[in-house]
Amino acid sequence: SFTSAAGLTEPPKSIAVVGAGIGGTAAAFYLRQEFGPAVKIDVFEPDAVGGRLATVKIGEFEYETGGSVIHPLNLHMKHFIEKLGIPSRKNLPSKMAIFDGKELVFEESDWFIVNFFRMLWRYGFSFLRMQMWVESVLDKFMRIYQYQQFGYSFTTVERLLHAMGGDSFLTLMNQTLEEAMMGEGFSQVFINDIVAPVTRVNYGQSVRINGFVGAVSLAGADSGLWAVDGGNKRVCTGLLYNSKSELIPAKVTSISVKVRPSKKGSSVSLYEVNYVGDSGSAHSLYDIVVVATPLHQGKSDITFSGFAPPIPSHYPGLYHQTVATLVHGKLNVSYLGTSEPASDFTVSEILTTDSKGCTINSLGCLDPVHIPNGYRRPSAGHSAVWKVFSPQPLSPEQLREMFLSYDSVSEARWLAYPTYRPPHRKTPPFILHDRLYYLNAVEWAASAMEMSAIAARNVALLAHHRWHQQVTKIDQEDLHTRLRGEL
Ligand SMILES: Cc1cc2nc3c(=O)[nH]c(=O)nc-3n(C[C@H](O)[C@H](O)[C@H](O)COP(=O)(O)OP(=O)(O)OC[C@H]3O[C@@H](n4cnc5c(N)ncnc54)[C@H](O)[C@@H]3O)c2cc1C
Ligand SMILES: CC(C)=CCC/C(C)=C/CC/C(C)=C/CSC[C@H](N)C(=O)O
Repeated sequence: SFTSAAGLTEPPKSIAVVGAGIGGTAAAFYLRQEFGPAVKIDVFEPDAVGGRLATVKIGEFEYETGGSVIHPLNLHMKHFIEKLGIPSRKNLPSKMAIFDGKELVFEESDWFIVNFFRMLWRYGFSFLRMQMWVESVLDKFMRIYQYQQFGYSFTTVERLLHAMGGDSFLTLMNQTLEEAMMGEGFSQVFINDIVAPVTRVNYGQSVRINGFVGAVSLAGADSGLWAVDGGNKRVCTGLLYNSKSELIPAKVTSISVKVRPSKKGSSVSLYEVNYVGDSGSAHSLYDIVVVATPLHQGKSDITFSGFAPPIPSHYPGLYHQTVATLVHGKLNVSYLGTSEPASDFTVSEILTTDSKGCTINSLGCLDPVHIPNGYRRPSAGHSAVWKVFSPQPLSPEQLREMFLSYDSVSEARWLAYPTYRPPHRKTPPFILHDRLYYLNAVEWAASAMEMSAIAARNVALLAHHRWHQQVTKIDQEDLHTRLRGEL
């Protein structure tokens, strides 16, 4: 039953958000926007605010170890930094190469025109056509911002995707990226040489990921990517502060429904959130709860009790391990099979093909999260900070092979994003129970900062409309046609 102590027209008294990554903190921000200043919002987080947005200090600078780049068309992330008054980081030019485990099979030139003709020579117009294909997916994707601007929300990931891209987005979810691109007429050679290195660096997986996350991955190789000055996690601390929420440094262990008598003589159902922090265990009651952490093996361990039908602690599907190893040292360029002198080697991003010899997914020279005036990225002849993405931790032998010398190694083992294996199984719902919401269901379409921000706004809108019983703003069909000409 959907009843509240105050009656449905009054705002809720208290809301809990579980997790303070970009999803949880964006949810706190949007919930404040929807429900106004009076509601108490508690955000539970046992670890650092930011979650998968994290930095590590090496020498005098800090470097991103998790989520690092943002697309120029990621409008929620853009809006957050504008609202919070945080600048974006200065951008330094970068050069890319592709490594097949033995040698560099492609090396970008400093000259756009040279790159253009090299691509044209090898792959015809495939490169341009790929950019056009990604652009066409992004065009549809951008519709979500108009829907959310008008207050529309969706109860499942599938309905949200359908509202954006119709059947074509659901088809993408059911196909591998390889199948989708072959269907668009791309050759196997182009997919192996160019597309696979991008899916490997971005999602640590092959071109057998689903077509939708594949398109997002290719968007993640577009030009104009940006990051937040001082570290992407600053957006999370900023949103938390802006939302006037209380951060409770504790781990949520269980959530249950409690029915209490109300002042008006009827009954009211509330959620009891049990948690453990430094000062022991405790529990509090809430009108609305938003779970903003993946409910999957190894990611969280929350028990849901008293719900019918039952809510599982873990939904089917696994998260994929990506190890980010940050090494401060001198790169061994001969590991890449190149005879160029290290001092002339100015490639900063090395992607890898899906070949047997490749034990790493990528190798990149990192810039600090804040780039001071006069900073220049060191060439491979000097010590620099390199980030290696690999499925398994690097062994001392691997490190010695890749680096001539190094003075620090820092490792972050992430259960980074879902293991994407189409055909698509039904995603978990955004609504777990009457007023209990789940945000990370969206990661099964694609995991990225903007996806969590979109899900956060969707869940805040859903929570608001369901509280006030405004059904006309939920799961509406054909919004694209209905809103045409509205903005
Ligand atoms: C190595 C790596 C590189 C990436 N690169 C990019 C990139 O370049 N661009 C991009 O857009 N995306 C990138 N991503 C993906 C992006 O980081 C994630 O999609 C996004 O940060 C997820 O945010 P979230 O808030 O939904 O989840 P999380 O950041 O995982 O937040 C969940 C939070 O919940 C907390 N929590 C867990 N259990 C409990 C509990 N029981 N009680 C209370 N709190 C709990 C966790 O501690 C965590 O802080 C990358 C991810 C990784 C790992
Ligand atoms: C959601 C949309 C429309 C676009 C997001 C595009 C984007 C930024 C994708 C990147 C996703 C991701 C998980 C990247 C991980 S690695 C990032 C970088 N190449 C690195 O080496 O750190």
